Amino acid sequence: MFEKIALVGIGLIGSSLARVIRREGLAGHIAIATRSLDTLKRAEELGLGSSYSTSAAEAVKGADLVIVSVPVGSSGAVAEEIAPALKPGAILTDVGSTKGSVIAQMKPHVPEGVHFIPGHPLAGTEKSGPDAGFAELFENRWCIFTPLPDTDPDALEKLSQFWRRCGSNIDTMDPDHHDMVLAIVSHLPHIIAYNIVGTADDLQQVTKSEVIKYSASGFRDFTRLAASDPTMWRDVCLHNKDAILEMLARFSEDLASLQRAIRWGDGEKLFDLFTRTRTIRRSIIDAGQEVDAPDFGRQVAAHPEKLAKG
Ligand SMILES: NC(=O)c1ccc[n+]([C@@H]2O[C@H](COP(=O)([O-])OP(=O)(O)OC[C@H]3O[C@@H](n4cnc5c(N)ncnc54)[C@H](O)[C@@H]3O)[C@@H](O)[C@H]2O)c1
Ligand SMILES: O=C(O)C(=O)C[C@]1(C(=O)O)C=C[C@@H](O)C=C1
Repeated sequence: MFEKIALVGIGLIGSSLARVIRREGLAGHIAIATRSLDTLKRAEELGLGSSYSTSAAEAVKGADLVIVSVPVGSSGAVAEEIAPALKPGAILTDVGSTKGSVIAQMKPHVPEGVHFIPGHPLAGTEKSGPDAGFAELFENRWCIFTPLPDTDPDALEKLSQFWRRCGSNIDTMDPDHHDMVLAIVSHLPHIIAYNIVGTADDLQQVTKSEVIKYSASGFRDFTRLAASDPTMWRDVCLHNKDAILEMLARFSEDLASLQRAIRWGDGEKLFDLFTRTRTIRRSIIDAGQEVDAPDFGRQVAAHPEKLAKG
């Protein structure tokens, strides 16, 4: 599909892309760039690319497609670094978990004649680094684009074809809408998981070793996300602040209402909520999480009152 693809950032997402690009033969040359020499060496040991550099500007030279897969807080610095080396007509995209902030950081640096198409594959795990990636990561997952008003439709179609070859389903959204949807379906679950593990860790009456020893499937299932990369999630929180705070406010109100129902012994209220949420959770699983999650998010964003009322 492309003569040369440059991957800037070779962690979970970048290395999964490298693996699927190679498996599907999507590029003649895969140039890999990352900031840390250790990570770069590891990528080379794993045979992820055709060339390796700690200079992103060097890697993107002559590339037809450039995919930036770094923590969202580094997007602007990377765009500034690579801008003078980008080939006219190249497609520049990213995979960042937030879109409004990435666009604000990257767009001002993008030279005339380069097609900048912000993107986000809704696929991942709690692991990070080049060893964590795998070629199947994007299969049957959504990849959301948040095109800009001047996005070239042909470039968008070419990038969509690329992601389809990686196994993904494509959707497009307005960046603000994306950030609100992801705040509830992805960012809040991570924040809540981090928080509950912190709460358990701070308990005076229960020791840390008891938390570890007696974590049956409830705590285990619920807290998988709390092992996710701290840099990535610090950046997500700082770069989707408004939407996350909005969803956290709603969440806190609903939690207070649940707390009240428990205090006053309102069994009917508890039963009704748990029945309603069980139906939603089952429909997510029955329909295949990958297909249903963005739809659920979109429904929530379109009708936020349903989040509280059902
Ligand atoms: N992990 C997920 O579940 C997931 C899912 C979808 C999207 N994303 C997004 O993908 C991006 C990458 O996440 P990841 O999970 O692959 O992270 P990761 O920690 O596994 O990898 C990040 C990579 O970026 C490199 N890097 C950091 N700063 C850099 C810089 N200034 N210049 C060049 N390289 C730099 C690191 O060395 C590393 O190779 C993030 O924006 C994240 O929000 C993550
Ligand atoms: O499954 C996980 O571990 C993830 O964190 C994946 C997940 C998500 O929340 O769904 C995380 C961040 C992304 O931007 C996209 C996907």
